[in-house]
Amino acid sequence: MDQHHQKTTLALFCKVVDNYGDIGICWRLARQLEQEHGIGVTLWVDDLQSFQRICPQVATDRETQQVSAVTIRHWRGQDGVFTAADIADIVIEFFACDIPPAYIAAMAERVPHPVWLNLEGLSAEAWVEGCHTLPSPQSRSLVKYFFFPGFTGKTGGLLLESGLLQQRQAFLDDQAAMAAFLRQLGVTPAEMASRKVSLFCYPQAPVAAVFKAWQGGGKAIACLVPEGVAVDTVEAFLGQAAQAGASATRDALTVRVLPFLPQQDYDKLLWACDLNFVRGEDSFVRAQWAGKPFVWHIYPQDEDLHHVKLNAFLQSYAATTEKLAEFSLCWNEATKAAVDWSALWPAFAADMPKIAMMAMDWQQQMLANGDLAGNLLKFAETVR
Ligand SMILES: Cc1cn([C@H]2C[C@H](O)[C@@H](COP(=O)(O)OP(=O)(O)O[C@H]3O[C@@H](C)[C@H](O)[C@@H](O)[C@H]3O)O2)c(=O)[nH]c1=O
Repeated sequence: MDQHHQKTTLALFCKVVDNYGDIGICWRLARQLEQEHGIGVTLWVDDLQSFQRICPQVATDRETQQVSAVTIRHWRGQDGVFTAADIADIVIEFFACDIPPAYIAAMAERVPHPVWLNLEGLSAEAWVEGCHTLPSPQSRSLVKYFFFPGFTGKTGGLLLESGLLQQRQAFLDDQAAMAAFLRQLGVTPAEMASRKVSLFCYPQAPVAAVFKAWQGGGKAIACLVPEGVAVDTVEAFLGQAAQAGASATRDALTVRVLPFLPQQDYDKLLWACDLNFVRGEDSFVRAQWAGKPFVWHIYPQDEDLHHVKLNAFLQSYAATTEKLAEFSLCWNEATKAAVDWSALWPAFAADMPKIAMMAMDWQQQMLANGDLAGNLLKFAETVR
């Protein structure tokens, strides 16, 4: 790959299926490969609007642009002319997105062939270990390998930037920086002194019922909601449009709408809060690195397939913290029993110190698996 001591190149193809997770993961991986490993990364993405939401520096009207040293190309469909000289050393398709046929044809022309990986979605299910790094022979002697993120040493691990945990610790140790960060988002001193909860979930989460339990609870709660999340319930609570800056207090609960944050600021929000509600894949992983108690809203799938994935994760993550598992199942409507949130919430809250300790142990376990970008490059070396 590096015979001429040239920079290794990598093309990452990202199709935005919906929301922000697809581009969120690809952007994080692209930046890390470029910045920490000195790889020349080209990120092909079909939806620059979604990209701009998590990275405001991205222009939505450019065919090609550079952000944080990564080359970003607007992927406009399956047409296109490519020659072997256009092909990177490593080609990654995210989530089985179909890369353009002409690109694949040029891959076959290239000597040596590039390393071709399909980066899959995250799951704690046991079968993942057996499928991680499996080869899938393609036409014209090309081979594609499946690469799975995961929670064990027999998977690709989780995305983690090298300085992230130190940055987090420095932020937590610097009360003034943390207060300044929250203040700039409009959070008041009274809210800072409350139990701070960030809320990111899909529209079907039982937010209204949980708000009710928080409202009637003994301890003041400040629920910080990025714009666009749980809009109907937030508007019903606020009695006004859920725009950044809007807030209302009823009994023990204050709900405050935040601007949708750039990706790096979203990490700070997770670090600053006492409890984080996260969803999908990327915010779910970030919550694990935040080391704070979190509740995961899993991306819904047909035939409740996501409940299997949720249970697989809870079995390894929440095995020792019964209330976390119960709360998570109820939050995901993965239980048939009627839920008494006014009883479940205080029971969960009482368990939070234990859950927080467990979260730190989990972090150590995940660290031992190595990080996804590093694991991916090591694997690419073995098959090039
Ligand atoms: C709330 C918030 C999130 N973000 C970022 C964090 C993440 O990178 C991204 C959100 O991605 P996720 O947490 O993965 O949730 P998500 O629901 O947005 O995304 C995905 O979930 C996957 C399971 C699906 O496969 C995808 O198709 C996609 O739907 O948005 C910000 O940058 N600022 C914010 O204020």
